[in-house]
Amino acid sequence: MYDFLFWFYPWTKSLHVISVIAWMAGLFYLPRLYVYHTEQVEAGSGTDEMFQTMERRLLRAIMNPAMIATWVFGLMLVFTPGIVDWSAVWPWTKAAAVLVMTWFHHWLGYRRKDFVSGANSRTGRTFRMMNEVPTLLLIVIVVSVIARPF
Ligand code: HEM
Repeated sequence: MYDFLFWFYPWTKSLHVISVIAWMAGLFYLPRLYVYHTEQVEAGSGTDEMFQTMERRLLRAIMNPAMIATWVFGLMLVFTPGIVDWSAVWPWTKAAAVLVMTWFHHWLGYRRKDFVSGANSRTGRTFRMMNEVPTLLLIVIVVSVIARPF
């Protein structure tokens, strides 16, 4: 098993980064859709239905599979011999940021259900502010894993 992971390492890392890019695209775009959905769309209108379709497809067809693939390939990297030194700080800062990113993904999923049931109580301003969360986490993760200053 470890031999396979070692041999497959460059491919695992490539697939990890590809999945990360797809996941991040959704994490940036979905809160933007929520801003417009909240501020510009009347509940129960045809446009409301169209936004709900776009949000459902983005979450189910792109973001959920991309998050799962990121985790699967990320954990394969963790189990590849010699890749993660747990006595360093970077794996811990990265893990903390990744857990918050996963929480944020689920938070967006619950907010989608609010729109479906016509019970959204968040303002466009809240979604604008939450839109910054993935950017900040992305910076922490990439600096942790590449520059490794700590
Ligand atoms: C979901 C759980 C995740 C796990 C378990 C995980 C784990 C890992 C591990 C162990 C590496 C290998 C580091 C190396 O080869 O030295 C890695 C590489 C990388 N990860 Fe993740 N990761 C996860 C999520 C993410 C996320 C959310 C992002 C970006 C937002 C990300 C961005 C990267 C990048 C850019 C690399 C390549 C770094 C390089 O060039 O060496 N990862 N990941």
